Amino acid sequence: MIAVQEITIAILGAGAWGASLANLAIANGYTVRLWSRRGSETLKAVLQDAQIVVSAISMKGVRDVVSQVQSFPLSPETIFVTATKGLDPQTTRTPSQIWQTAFPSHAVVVLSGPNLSQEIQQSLPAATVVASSIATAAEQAQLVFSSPRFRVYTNPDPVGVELGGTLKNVIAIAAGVCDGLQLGTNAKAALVTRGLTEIIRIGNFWGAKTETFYGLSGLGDLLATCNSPLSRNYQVGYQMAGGKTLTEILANLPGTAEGVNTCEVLVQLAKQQNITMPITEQVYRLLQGEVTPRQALDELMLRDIKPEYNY
Ligand SMILES: NC(=O)C1=CN([C@@H]2O[C@H](COP(=O)(O)OP(=O)(O)OC[C@H]3O[C@@H](n4cnc5c(N)ncnc54)[C@H](OP(=O)(O)O)[C@@H]3O)[C@@H](O)[C@H]2O)C=CC1
Ligand SMILES: O=C(CO)COP(=O)(O)O
Repeated sequence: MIAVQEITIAILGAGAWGASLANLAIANGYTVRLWSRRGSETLKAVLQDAQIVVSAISMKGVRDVVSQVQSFPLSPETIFVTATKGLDPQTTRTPSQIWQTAFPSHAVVVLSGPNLSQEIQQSLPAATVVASSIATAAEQAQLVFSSPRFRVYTNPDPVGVELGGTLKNVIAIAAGVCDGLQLGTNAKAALVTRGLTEIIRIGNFWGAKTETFYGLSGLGDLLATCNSPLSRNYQVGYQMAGGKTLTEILANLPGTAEGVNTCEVLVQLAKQQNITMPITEQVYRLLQGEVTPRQALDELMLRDIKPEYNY
């Protein structure tokens, strides 16, 4: 067995999440190289002899970084771990699908869970999921990040795990609006629960398993992000409810709120595939400036009455 000090991990993206993941792996004794397009080290040097490549790049940079990585030689054993929570606007692909298409013979692992980076940086306890169709690759990623403060579970449904983390960002924007308008605990519970129904409906279209959405990377991350002012997506909704414009909010937001772009991709896909996503649609209209937060609420409350489930 190779000693952990001999395993080199390249982490791409030195933002809030990339830096947190780097610290977790460093604490476990791994050799970690962190890359950012603004940093002094070249991508080539960071990738040299890396056994594991972790991507914590915002969605908008994923395709560009993937094509850069393709131009460097990598061992066929290299495992890719993707931690981005977004969707590609051009292809509606998930980040793991982009990595897997570019590197068809490599193992790709998705890392996703209720993981607000500021809490993890403070060593508060948290759990996450690493998912791959190749079980040994997920187990390898599990070893890299597990610690007494960070509990890592494996899962065989990478797209389900990835979509849980991605789709909840749109519901988190709605949850921020709900709290910003002081609509109460009942409203929040209804919103999050019906949001999960929407997530499952479109997630199943992608081929994700329903049970995955009831786990840490689905319901777990939905609860964390919809209830924390640390979430950038929640902040977008909360501040819009306070009367700020999206442009004003994004100009001052620390880091990336992926839910804004994800929402646009989802609305297009839902229309094409005839999938009902009322909360996502109202979040989209709000972000576009087509409705006020109160109008979005009224639109949702005044929809046709119906059974809870269409059995
Ligand atoms: N923060 C969190 O709590 C968590 C975040 N995530 C997910 O991780 C991803 C990153 O989030 P986070 O670290 O918070 O975001 P940040 O905004 O803090 O960092 C984003 C990183 O992506 C890089 N990047 C953006 N565009 C490009 C590009 N075109 N080419 C190369 N690099 C690029 C940025 O580089 P540069 O600094 O040069 O701009 C930066 O290193 C998101 O998808 C997010 O949803 C997942 C779990 C937790
Ligand atoms: O994904 C996250 C927590 O799991 C981070 O949420 P935000 O991107 O909304 O800050």
